Amino acid sequence: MAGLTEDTNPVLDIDGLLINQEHNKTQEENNNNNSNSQLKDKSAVLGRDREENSSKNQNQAEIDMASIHRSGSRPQLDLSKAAIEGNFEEKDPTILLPNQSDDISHLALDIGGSLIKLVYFSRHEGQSIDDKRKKILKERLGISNGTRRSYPILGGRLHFVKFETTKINECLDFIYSKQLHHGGMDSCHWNAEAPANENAVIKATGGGAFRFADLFKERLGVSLDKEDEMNCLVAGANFLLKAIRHEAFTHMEGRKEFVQIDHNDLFPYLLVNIGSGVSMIKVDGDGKFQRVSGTNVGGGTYWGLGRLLTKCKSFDELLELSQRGDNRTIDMLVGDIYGGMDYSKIGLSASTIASSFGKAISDKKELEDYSPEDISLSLLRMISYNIGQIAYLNALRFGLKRIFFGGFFIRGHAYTMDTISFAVHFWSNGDAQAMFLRHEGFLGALGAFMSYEKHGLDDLMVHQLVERFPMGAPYTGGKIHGPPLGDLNEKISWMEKFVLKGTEITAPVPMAPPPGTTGLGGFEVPSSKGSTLRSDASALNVGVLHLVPTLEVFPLLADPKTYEPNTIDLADHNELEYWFTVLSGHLPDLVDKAVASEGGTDDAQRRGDAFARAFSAHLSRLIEDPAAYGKLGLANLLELREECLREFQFHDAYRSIKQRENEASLAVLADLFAELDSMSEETRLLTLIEGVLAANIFDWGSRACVDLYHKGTIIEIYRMSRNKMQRPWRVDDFDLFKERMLGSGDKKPQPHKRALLFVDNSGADIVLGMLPLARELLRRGTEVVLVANSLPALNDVTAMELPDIVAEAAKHCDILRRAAEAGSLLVDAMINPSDSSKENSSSIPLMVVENGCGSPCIDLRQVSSELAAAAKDADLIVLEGMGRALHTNYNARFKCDALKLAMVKNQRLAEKLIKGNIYDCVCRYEPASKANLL
Ligand SMILES: Nc1ncnc2c1ncn2[C@@H]1O[C@H](COP(=O)(O)OP(=O)(O)O)[C@@H](O)[C@H]1O
Ligand SMILES: CC(C)(COP(=O)(O)O)[C@@H](O)C(=O)NCCC(=O)O
Ligand SMILES: [Mn+2]
Repeated sequence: MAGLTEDTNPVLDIDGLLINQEHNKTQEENNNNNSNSQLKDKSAVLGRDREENSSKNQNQAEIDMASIHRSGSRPQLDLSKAAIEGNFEEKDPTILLPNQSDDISHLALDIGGSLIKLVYFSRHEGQSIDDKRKKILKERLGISNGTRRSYPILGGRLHFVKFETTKINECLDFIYSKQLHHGGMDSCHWNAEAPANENAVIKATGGGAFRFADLFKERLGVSLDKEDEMNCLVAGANFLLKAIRHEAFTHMEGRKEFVQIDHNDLFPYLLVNIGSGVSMIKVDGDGKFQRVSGTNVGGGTYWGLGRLLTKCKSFDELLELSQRGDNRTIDMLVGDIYGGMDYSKIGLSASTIASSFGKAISDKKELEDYSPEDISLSLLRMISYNIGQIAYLNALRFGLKRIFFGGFFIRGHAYTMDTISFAVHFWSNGDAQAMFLRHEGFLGALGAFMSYEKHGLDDLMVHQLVERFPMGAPYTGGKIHGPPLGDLNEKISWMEKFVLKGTEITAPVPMAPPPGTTGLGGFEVPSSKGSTLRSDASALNVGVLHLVPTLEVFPLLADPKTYEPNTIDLADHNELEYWFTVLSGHLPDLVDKAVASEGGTDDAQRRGDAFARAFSAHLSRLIEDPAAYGKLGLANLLELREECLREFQFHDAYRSIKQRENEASLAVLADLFAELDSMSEETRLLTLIEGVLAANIFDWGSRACVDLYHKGTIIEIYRMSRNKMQRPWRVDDFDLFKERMLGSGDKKPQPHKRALLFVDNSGADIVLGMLPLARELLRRGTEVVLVANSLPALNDVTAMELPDIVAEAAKHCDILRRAAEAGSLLVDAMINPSDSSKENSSSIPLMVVENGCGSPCIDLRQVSSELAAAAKDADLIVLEGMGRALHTNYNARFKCDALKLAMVKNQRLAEKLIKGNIYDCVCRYEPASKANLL
C-alpha cells in the first residue's frame, strides 16, 4: 500500500512537503527516488509555475462565464398585489399572490368529503441550448429530434396540493391566482397551444365534483368533467407504482422500508383507500378492477369522533395528540382480562388490545377523566386495526398477497401504519404484506389527471421522473398561496418575515424533536413521548415531480434492475450522522463561495443566508426522518445541496475557482505533452493514470483538500500529489488495464472502438489528468467521448465549459486539434462545419456529451439521451473521481470494460471502502466479462 497514506500524519506530511519545496533540496531527493517520472523532476514544467494564483483576468472571466451559465428554469414570482389575508397576527396567515401564474398549467381535482386534492402541471421549457456543436454531435450520434414523441409533457412538473373541503374558497382562490383553470385545454383534450379557453373543462373526481360543479362554473367559469372515482383511484395507483421508484414502502415497528415493485409482477393487488370512508378494490390490471368491499369506519370517523371526544380544532392537532397518548388507559388489553398474562394458546400477547375503549365501561370515569391524548391514540388504533383486519379478510378472499393502502387518513403517520401492518401481519401469519404509498392521498386526483387524453403521462417510465423538494413549494395547499419559487428577493423577504414571526413556512422545514419509533407491534405503549407532529406542509413528504422524458437508463449497465448507485448505505445511522456532520461543516465555506460567485453583494449575502437556512432545514428534516423524501443515499444528499443552491439562484458557486484552476493548468499543458511524448509507451500509460489520480486531488467538496489549498499553489499541490503517487495503489488493477491496452509480448491488442470518459473536476483534474488520457486513447485509434455534467456541481467541469477548454488545449497539440475538429468541438473555428466534418472524417473524433445531471455523483439509471446514444458504440468507460467512481458506481457492473479512477479524499470513506487512508488511490479495472454480457 502506498500513495500518500504511508505517512502516519498525511496532512503534516503535506505541510512538510510544501515547506520542502521552498528549499528544493528535499524535493529533489524525493524526485530522484522515483524511477519513472520526468514530471517529478524539478526541471519539469510542473515545478516552474508560480503564477497560477494570479487573479488577472478574473473579472473578465466571471463576466464571460456568467454569460454562458444557464438561467434559472423557474418562472418568476409575481408578487404584485400580494397580501396577507385575515389577521396578520395569526400563526399561519394566508398569503395571496393574485397575479402569479405558472407559464402553462393543467389541473385535475379530487374533491372528497374531507379534502380537496389538486394535481397540476406546469410546463417549464428546458433551456438547453441547441447550438451548432450540439446539432452536429446529435447527427453524429444518430439522435434525431424527429423520433421523439411530441407529447406536451416534454419538460414539465407535477405539483401536489391539498385543501380542506370546507375551505373550498381558498382552493378556488388558489386556482385563480395561478390561472390553473384555463391552462390550454380544449374540452377534454390536452392542447398546450390552445389559447385561454372560454369553455375550459377541468377533470374532477370525488363527490365534490358533483356537489361543487355550479360553484366552479360561477367562480371560475369552468365546467367540471366528472371522472369515476374508483377508475381514478386505480389509474393513480397504477401510475405511481409503475412510474415512481420506491413509491411503495412497508412500515413495521417504526421502520420504513422502500420496496421496488416489479412492473411485470404488479397485479393482482388489493388497493385500500382510506379517505373519509374506505374503499377496497381488487386491481387486476390497467382499468381492470372491482370494488370488493369497503367500510364506513374510516378517516372521517377518526376525525369526527376524535373532534367530539377531544375538542380538537384540527385534524393535525388530533393526530399530534395521539403521539403523546397511552391507549392502555382506555383500551382493555388481553393482559387486563387474563391478569397480566398472555393468552398464548391462541396467540394473543398480554399487550394485545382485546377491546378498544373497553376500559371505559368498568371505570367510573367520565370523558373529562381521560386525557385527550389517550383517547386520540385509542381511536386511531381502533380504526386502523379494524381497517387492517378487513383488508386482510378481503385479501384472503381473493388470494391476494399485496395490499396497498392509500388515502389521507394515513398521513404518513407512523402509528397508523404500524397498526395497519400489525393487523395484516398478525391475521395473515405474515403471508400478506401491507404497503403504503408516498403519494397516499393523491391517487384519485392523479387518476383524474391521467384521464386527459394525449398527455403522454401514462407512457412515462421510472427513469424519466425526478422528484425535487424545493422550499416553499405549495405542495400541500398549506398557507402560502403561490408558485414553487420565483423572484428570490421577494421570496426571501417573505421567509424572513415568517422567521421573525416564528412561523413555519410551507416547506420541508423541520419542526419539533424527532418522533422516535412507534413501539412494538403497534400495540405496545408508544415509545415516543412529547414530540409534536410536524405541520401539514412538512409531514407530507411529497415533492415536485419533474417529468424529463429525455432521460434514459445508461445502456451499458450490466444489470439495470439490480443496479444501486449508492455505495454507502445511509440506512446505517452512524453513516448518516457522519455525512450530515460533514455537509453541515461545509456550509459556511460553501455560502462564502456562493456569495462571492455572485459578486458578494448584499443581495447575494441574503440569498446565501437563505440557502444555508434552507439546506440546514433539509438536513435536520432528514436526520429526523431519513426516509422523508423517499429512499435516501449519499448521492441524493449531494444533489439536494446543488439543487438547493440553484433554488437560491446560485448557478455556479465555484465559477471563478474553476476558471483560475483551468488557466493555471492550461499554462503548463504544452510542457506536460512534451514530457509525455518523450516517454516509452509503457511509462507513458502509467504516468497518465498517475496523472489522473494525482490531479483528482483538486476537489472543493472535500474538507481536507480545501484545507490543503491554503498551503500552496495549484501547481505545487499537483506536484506534491504526483510525487506521492507510488504503486501499488490501494486498489491497483493497472497491470490488467495495461495488458488490455498494450498487450503482452508481441501480441498487440485491438484498440477500443470508443471510450466514454466521465470527467470530474475543472482545473488540473480535467486539463492535466483526463485530457492527456483522452489524447492517448485518440492516438491509439479510440474515439473519445468526454462525458461531463449538464449543470455545475462544486468545481466539476460542465459539458458547456469543455469545448473551450479543449480548444485551448488543442492549441498545444495536433492530436487534440484534429480530433476536436473531427468531433465538431471546434465548430467556432470552422468556416463551414458540415464541410469540415467531412474533411476530417478520417480523423478519430473527440466529442463532448452532457450526462444529464448537476451533481458530483451520477445515477446511471437517469442519464441524458445524448449520453445513452454515445454509449451504444462504446467498449470502454472510464469513471473518474470520488463522486462518480466511489460514492456512486463503485460496485456497478458494465457490459463493457470499465476503469474506475479516484483519489480518496475523505478518511472515513477510505477506511470503509478500501481499508485505507485519506489520499489513497483507486485504480479498478473490470473487463467486460461474459457474465456481464448475459
Ligand atoms: N388536514 C386534514 N383535514 C381533515 N382531514 C384530514 C386532514 N389530513 C388528513 N385527514 C384525514 O384524511 C381523511 C380524508 O382523506 P382523503 O383521502 O382526502 O379522503 P376524501 O376524499 O374522502 O376527502 C380525513 O377523513 C381525515 O381522517
Ligand atoms: C463531493 C465529493 C464527492 C466530490 O469529489 P470528486 O467527485 O470531485 O472526487 C467529495 O468531495 C466528498 O465526498 N466530499 C465530502 C467529504 C469531505 O469533506 O471529506
Ligand atoms: Mn468533483
